[in-house]
Amino acid sequence: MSSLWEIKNTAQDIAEAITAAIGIEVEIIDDQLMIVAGTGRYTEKIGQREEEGNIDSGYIYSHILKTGEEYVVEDARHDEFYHACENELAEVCCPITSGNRIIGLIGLVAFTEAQRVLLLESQRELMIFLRRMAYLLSSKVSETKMSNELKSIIETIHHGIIAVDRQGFITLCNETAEKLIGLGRTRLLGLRLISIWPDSPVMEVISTGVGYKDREEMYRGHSHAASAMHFFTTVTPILSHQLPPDSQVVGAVISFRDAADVRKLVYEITEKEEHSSLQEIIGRSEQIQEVKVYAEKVSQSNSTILITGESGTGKGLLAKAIHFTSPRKHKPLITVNCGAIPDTLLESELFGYEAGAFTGASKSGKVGKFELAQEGTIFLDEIGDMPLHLQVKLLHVLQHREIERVGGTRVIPVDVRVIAATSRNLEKMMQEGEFREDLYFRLSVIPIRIPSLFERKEDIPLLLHHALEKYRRLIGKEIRGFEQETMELLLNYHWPGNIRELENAVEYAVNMETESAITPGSIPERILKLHRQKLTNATLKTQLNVFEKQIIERYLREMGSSVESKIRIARRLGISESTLYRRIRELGIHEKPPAPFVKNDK
Ligand SMILES: Nc1ncnc2c1ncn2[C@@H]1O[C@H](COP(=O)(O)OP(=O)(O)OP(=O)(O)O)[C@@H](O)[C@H]1O
Repeated sequence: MSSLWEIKNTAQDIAEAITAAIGIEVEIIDDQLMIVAGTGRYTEKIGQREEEGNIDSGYIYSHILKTGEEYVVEDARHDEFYHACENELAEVCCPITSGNRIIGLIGLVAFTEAQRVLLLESQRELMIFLRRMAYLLSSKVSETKMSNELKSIIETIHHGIIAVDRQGFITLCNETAEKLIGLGRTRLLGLRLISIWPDSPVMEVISTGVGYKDREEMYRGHSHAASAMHFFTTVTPILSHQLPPDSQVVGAVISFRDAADVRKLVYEITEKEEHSSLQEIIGRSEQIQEVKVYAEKVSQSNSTILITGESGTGKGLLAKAIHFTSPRKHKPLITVNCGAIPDTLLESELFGYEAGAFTGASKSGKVGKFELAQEGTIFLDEIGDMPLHLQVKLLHVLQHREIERVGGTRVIPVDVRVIAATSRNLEKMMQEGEFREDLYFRLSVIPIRIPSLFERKEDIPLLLHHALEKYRRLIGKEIRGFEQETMELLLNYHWPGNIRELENAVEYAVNMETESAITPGSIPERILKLHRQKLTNATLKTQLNVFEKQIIERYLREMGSSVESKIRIARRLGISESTLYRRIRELGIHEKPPAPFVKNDK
């Protein structure tokens, strides 16, 4: 639909005003030759297409719409362009333009001789008058267009928008504002803002003319609206003129976002953990299977969990898997490493702080990790490193499910599941007064202990292959497995750093290895050294046997294990074939060439 239709009432008012002033009939046509407004005989033609109207015809209106020229028809019956059909005698036409576009025209039409004389005698003045009317119409079109665009922008925006007048009465609001406040537009418009947000500084902004940006505000407990409103609010004064000295504050625009949405955004951008599941916890041992079954069960409740185990046993991995198995899986999982944050910062990191709480604090305050974890899970890693004064605060949170920000007085309810973990011996710490007993019992409602790798050696091959697969792909090497000897060496290592150390060792080996299977020479020196030490402490006979075994295995691998190969190997080693066969048997060497240790199943 042409833009003139959006202001058809104004167009009709103008048409009638012109006729009332000069006594000549008026029609206002859009760019499709449709009559938008008119007086006299045109009144009943509103909404119809101009007769003979066709934009490509030679018809005068088409000509004006194409060229944007003003036109005066002095003698309609003899005009080469004019096709008089209603006894028109003369006409003055003026295009209506909006920017570079011609959006319609106004025509003054004479049907009597007296009107014709008037038109022709005053054609200059009338044209100036029509130009002004056309300008008025096009301004109205632009204004309406802009206002419609603004309206849709305001409605599509995800922020709540409210405008208030100088007295603080609400004059405009968008749909998001209705939702966030919990009141419909009909109730909001005309209300004083302070009747729904009692402490809002908006009147101060209006009196000082100084707005503010993204300030955290919390409103609650008034009669009209939702019970708790927690927003980040920006208030901008509205000025009557953009430039002094005439500019005066005539109101304010308030744009606000729900704090929960802001938290969600912060989580998505900065904290979002990759999804994880219990299946990712690898291990066939009975101990780890038990842990997984138990974790699955307890994931469904909200009770606090305390995971213990040596460093690198997978406490973090388990905490993550529990969260993503729990009903809170679509809500945030926030991890705080209590041991990695300086004591002085840990409190504000966990509980947040109010604006200006301490020197160096941000002006707008800070949301703490507990608040960020709302409705989700907080994983407090290295809980044994938490200083005693914070242990008291944490105990309070666990008991009352609420926090108070540093420097604040408000109490903020939190719905957060707590999973804590430590590699330290909390019982011993309690005895030494380093860990509060009451907190320990609150935390260990559900205790889970992850056994060290040394306690579940049968998981080592599986974990080694899992790590090999990961780093082989990452580094881009074709390594199929571990040589038998390497595997034995790794199986006999005690892995004090548990799975983390195992992963690091494999990453190192994949980087170093030039063969198609990991050889002992590629594994970290630390592990090899221990192996050598063990070997050095063994008897001469044992050491000789180990070396002899390695030599024969290497020959079998390189030359093959067929009867002919064995004849050749014996010859090369300077021993008889029967000695070779005997030593293969005695040293437990596989008849087949000792293929690299390749993963078979999980
Ligand atoms: N059972 C497992 N299966 C597969 N990977 C594991 C397993 N356990 C641990 N890992 C991996 O080992 C590494 C160390 O795990 P994680 O950080 O969870 O250990 P942690 O016990 O929390 O260590 P720390 O006490 O030092 O914080 C991670 O890369 C993790 O993915």
